[in-house]
Amino acid sequence: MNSETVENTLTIRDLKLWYGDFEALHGINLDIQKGKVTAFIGPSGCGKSTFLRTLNRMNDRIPSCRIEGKIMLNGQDIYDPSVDVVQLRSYVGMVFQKPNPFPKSIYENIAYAPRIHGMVKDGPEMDELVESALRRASIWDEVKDKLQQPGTALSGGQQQRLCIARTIAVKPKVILMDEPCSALDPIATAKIEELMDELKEEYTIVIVTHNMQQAARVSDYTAYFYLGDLIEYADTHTIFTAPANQKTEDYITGRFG
Ligand SMILES: Nc1ncnc2c1ncn2[C@@H]1O[C@H](COP(=O)(O)OP(=O)(O)OP(=O)(O)O)[C@@H](O)[C@H]1O
Repeated sequence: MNSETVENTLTIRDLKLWYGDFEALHGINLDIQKGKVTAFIGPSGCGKSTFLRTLNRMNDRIPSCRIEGKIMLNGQDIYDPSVDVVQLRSYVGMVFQKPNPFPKSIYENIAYAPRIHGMVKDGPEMDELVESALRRASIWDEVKDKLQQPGTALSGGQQQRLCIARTIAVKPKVILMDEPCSALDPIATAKIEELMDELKEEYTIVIVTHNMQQAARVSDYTAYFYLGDLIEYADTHTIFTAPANQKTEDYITGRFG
């Protein structure tokens, strides 16, 4: 996989996933649009996080997990045995529900992965990369005078923006966010939502959220999942104002879920 040729769009075809004997995803087909925010919504346990994790092979870590079908990133099957999973995860980065900075300084949280990937050398080049990632994640002004302090000493909302900066530092094409605001207060949530709006110019963003107002606010496209099926996928305005499927309507109007 060559970084020059990786496109931002993910194409998913007939994706099925099992945990042991339990089929958690029943054949998902979806095209994720480049440079847009796509939200996955649906009731608890319907497979949103499972599906999100297939997009950068996070499920590889679960021994009972098996998939069938295809996920293509710029036309290349990300499950092909020749794919370097570490490299894939730098193209398709992930931000988790609970902010999880490394137990290292703010600076090292950002510098660690670019160093491992051999992107830049330590010194002024690395300083520049660290600053630019922190600026892109709208946290530079808050941390520029304490780069050597532990990332874990920041507030929850700052930690989440630090984690977004860490993801950005390796220059991903796609950023996956699994309920990135569920551990944050409304002010920190608003900052992350604003940030998503800025970042989508450069990255393709996929977000799992339980918060339908959030999906309506931040996303361009919305996919509604129910019991391992993708029930409906459309532009967000359509999903929230004129869904085609009764199940979607029941969910978004609060009649169900
Ligand atoms: N590691 C695992 N092993 C076995 N089953 C799992 C595992 N992870 C998830 N599941 C099952 O797969 C189904 C989908 O779970 P998943 O967490 O993807 O749903 P979700 O829509 O993200 O839920 P939530 O909104 O509550 O986070 C559920 O039935 C869940 O119990």
